[in-house]
Amino acid sequence: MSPSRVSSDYNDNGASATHQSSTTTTTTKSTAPPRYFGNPENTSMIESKFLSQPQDLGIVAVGFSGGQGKPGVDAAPTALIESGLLTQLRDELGYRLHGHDAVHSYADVVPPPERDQPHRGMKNPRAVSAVTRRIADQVYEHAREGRLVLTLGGDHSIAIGTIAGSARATRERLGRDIAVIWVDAHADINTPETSGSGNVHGMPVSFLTGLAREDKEEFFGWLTDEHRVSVKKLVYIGLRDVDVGEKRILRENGIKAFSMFDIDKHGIGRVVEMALAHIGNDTPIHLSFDVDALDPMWAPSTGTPVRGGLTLREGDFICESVHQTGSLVAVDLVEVNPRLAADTDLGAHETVRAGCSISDAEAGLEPRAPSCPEPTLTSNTTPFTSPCPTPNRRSNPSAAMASTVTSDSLVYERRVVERIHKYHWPAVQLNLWMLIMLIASCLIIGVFSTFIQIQQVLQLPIPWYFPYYITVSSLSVAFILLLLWLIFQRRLLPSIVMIGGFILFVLWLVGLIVISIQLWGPSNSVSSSCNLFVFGADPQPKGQTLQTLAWLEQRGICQSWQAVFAFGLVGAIFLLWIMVMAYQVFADDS
Ligand SMILES: NC(=[NH2+])NCCC[C@H](N)C(=O)O
Repeated sequence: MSPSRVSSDYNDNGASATHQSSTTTTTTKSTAPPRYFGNPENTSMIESKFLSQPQDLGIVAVGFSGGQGKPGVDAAPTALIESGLLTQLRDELGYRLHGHDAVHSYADVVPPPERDQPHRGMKNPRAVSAVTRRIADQVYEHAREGRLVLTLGGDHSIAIGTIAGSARATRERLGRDIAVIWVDAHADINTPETSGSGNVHGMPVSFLTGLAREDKEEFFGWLTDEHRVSVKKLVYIGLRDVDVGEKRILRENGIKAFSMFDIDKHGIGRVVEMALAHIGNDTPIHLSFDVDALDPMWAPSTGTPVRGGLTLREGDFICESVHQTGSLVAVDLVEVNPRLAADTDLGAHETVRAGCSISDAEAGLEPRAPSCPEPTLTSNTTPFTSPCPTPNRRSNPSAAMASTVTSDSLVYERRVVERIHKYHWPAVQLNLWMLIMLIASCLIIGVFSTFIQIQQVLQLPIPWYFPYYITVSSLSVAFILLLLWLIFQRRLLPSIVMIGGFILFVLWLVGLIVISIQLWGPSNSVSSSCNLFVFGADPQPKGQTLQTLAWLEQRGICQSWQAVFAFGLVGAIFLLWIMVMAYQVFADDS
């Protein structure tokens, strides 16, 4: 093995303070549970179910690209590390890092190309087999110590090694099988026979599940049952470019797969829930994240990009959710190729940043994409020239469509939509509100129209508040009709209700105050006149006389005043209520 040193700042200052040898760390093994990932003071306090040393992070940086044909993916670990990934995991999450001081090129086990002829159609079979075997040992060494293992690829063929290593260690340490969550645009489950490309990065899952087998040690014959995983404990998320042969394999083996269609249909939250439910909560999880699961808008620098992928946020969400289960035991981040799309400016930089964000989320840190620290530039790496990606480009569908993708596998184009708000109005209360407001408004309109007529007949001046209250009530009726129309259109927004409700409330309150003054005011109040001449009339007129008729008419007028006041009050209260209701509906949604 020929590890190359990484020229970033993560392995010098402070490393000795935080990086303890495995001898030191085993002494802390005896510390009693609960055991949190990283340092509980800086992390989300997620308790690990299966790691005995969850504050320790084993790093395997794999500078290998032989599982596919495009050079550059071997430069990813250096780019990710120089971008500050490990420094952040150490400094912000308090992980003690192990194995972080080298990016491995495995030059000692990779045979020269002329001695690595295709076998069963597989390209570079000896190299990939030897390298993944070595990776399996490296991951195993970390995992058997009870550490969380983070492998930075490399192409996805390296998962043969990472999963084999963590499956073996978990069986030995806990006597349990692991589950695998494979986040990827591709199923990578071709057998050598079904593969059209011969690239082993399209086959790791078939070797890991035993669907593809080989006796010869130099062609993955070293894989034994202790390295394998069950197809029942395998879940895919993000699929959108699955070969015909792979579809058959998935179907015949009943493998759980959530494609982009499922994510569009159910939303990422539900999909992750279903994926985790399939695995069950007492199974250690190995998360293998291929950066091409993300839409090329977020991660264009990858060997086999496919449009219509996950947003960066959805990718982070998957990682955060898996981390939160407490079952995570190992993570791979693969297929970042900083050399691809580097000339488009946005490409390499954004992909590396997306990779950082994904790894952070896996390790339990709030994703940092919008404020990723600027990477340190070194002469032999890809120049990162682009600015930080603008966080909100999901809201610009044309940006998603315009992403330059040089792939022959553009099979699925995902429409990128704005978030749709669903407001849940309490139907019964809303209907009751409209009914009562309608009754109040109509009553006031009716009473004051009658009063205006009476004034006219009596040739008396018409006070301003009669037409005023009629207008306010008519506005209220119009508002209710507007709400009905919006409900019918399914577009009733809380903001509309709150603004409309507030304006009417103010108008309504003015009317109510004026009516109160008329009713109980200091001079010639309606109430005192009514009490005196109508309700307190003594003797009360009886019989079919003009006087009786006048008394009845006056009593009607007095009762109308009382009704107007009562409904005016009810209206004002109900307008307050609708504002509160609208606010609650709004708050529930957000
Ligand atoms: N990890 C990946 N990017 N895999 C891409 C695989 C593409 C194709 N299905 C193949 O087998 O060649």
